Amino acid sequence: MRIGVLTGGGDCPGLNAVLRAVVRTAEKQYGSDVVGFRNGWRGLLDDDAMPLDRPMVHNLLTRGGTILGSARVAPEKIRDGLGRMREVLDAHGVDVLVPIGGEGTLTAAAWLSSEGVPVVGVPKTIDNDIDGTDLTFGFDTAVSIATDMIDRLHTTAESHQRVLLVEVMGRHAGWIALNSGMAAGAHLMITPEEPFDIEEVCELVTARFERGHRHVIGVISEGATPKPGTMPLRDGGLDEFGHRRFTGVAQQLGEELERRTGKEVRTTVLGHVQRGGTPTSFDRVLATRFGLHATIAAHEGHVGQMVALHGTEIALVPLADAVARLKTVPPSRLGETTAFTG
Ligand SMILES: Nc1ncnc2c1ncn2[C@@H]1O[C@H](COP(=O)(O)OP(=O)(O)OP(=O)(O)O)[C@@H](O)[C@H]1O
Ligand SMILES: O=P(O)(O)OC[C@H]1O[C@](O)(CO)[C@@H](O)[C@@H]1O
Ligand SMILES: [Mg+2]
Repeated sequence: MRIGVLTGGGDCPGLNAVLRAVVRTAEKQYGSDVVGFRNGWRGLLDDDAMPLDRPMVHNLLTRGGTILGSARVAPEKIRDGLGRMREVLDAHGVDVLVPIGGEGTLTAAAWLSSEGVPVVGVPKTIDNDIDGTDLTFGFDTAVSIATDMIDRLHTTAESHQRVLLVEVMGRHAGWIALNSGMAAGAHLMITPEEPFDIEEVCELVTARFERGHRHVIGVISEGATPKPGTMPLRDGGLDEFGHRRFTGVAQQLGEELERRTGKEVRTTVLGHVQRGGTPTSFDRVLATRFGLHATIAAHEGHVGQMVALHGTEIALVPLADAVARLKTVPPSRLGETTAFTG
């Protein structure tokens, strides 16, 4: 059998570990081989392929990023390119395609599957917002990095009696803000799931200083928004792929907070540092198990499926179900922060 692989969407630590696991499992367990397509779906549309064998995946377990490269391609090009993608897959003798990506890549994968292309999906994303799996790899690494950064901000904030706002990634879901905020003892967490009220944020900050505390740490997802009519947030429009362009919610909240409370505010935007570098041991293991089980699923004919973590076991879920909705932070999880914030 020949397996085709590609990595789509934003990169994340662990993608290379999946590639290594797919190649090793295919070669060692099945005597199969693997071909990689460069830069996500673009590699399939442009017939940009590279063979992947065991020497090629040496030392990949710990390496961040993806040796295949990743890219975003307008969804219309995917839909118009069905015939072309079939041709390229046939030309390379690919029996099953294993796309590794977030909800966008997997939506395209589910659609290809519905068109009869044999596909087994692997979920990745630091945002942890893919439904059907308890976790995605990349998330643990991003949370660890963010936690370390927030730990460091506590001391400098205290020295200057400042409010430190940290903006973390999380377009639609606040998992990184929730977990890094909880892990680092943040006093305030704002996620995209619950629009924030600037008045409440001001009250929290003022009350905390009045109680004699010397600093405030707030963690804010990049995709957070104010409650309508409470404070303005600049509109950045949409990018060429239809994604909302962010305009820096933490900076804007900080300016408003400083104006209203008179407290000194500083803002740190963590950005792509959360996605760079080596995966944590947890993500290395999860990525390896996803690659292993995706390859087994491909050989056993379980196509149209996505590998998923259920508890401690790796399961298969229909791709169409996994992409039907995003896994956002439920109110019950946000409620758990109440005892620790303020
Ligand atoms: N609805 C769709 N139909 C077909 N193809 C799509 C669709 N949505 C996304 N894609 C394809 O998948 C690619 C990756 O999607 P996207 O940029 O959202 O990244 P992702 O895989 O969701 O990862 P990330 O977590 O970084 O968002 C897109 O560039 C596009 O080519
Ligand atoms: O790398 P880009 O294209 O700026 O994308 C950033 C987005 O990708 C992610 O890192 C992963 O989905 C999001 O958290 C973030 O909004
Ligand atoms: Mg996406």
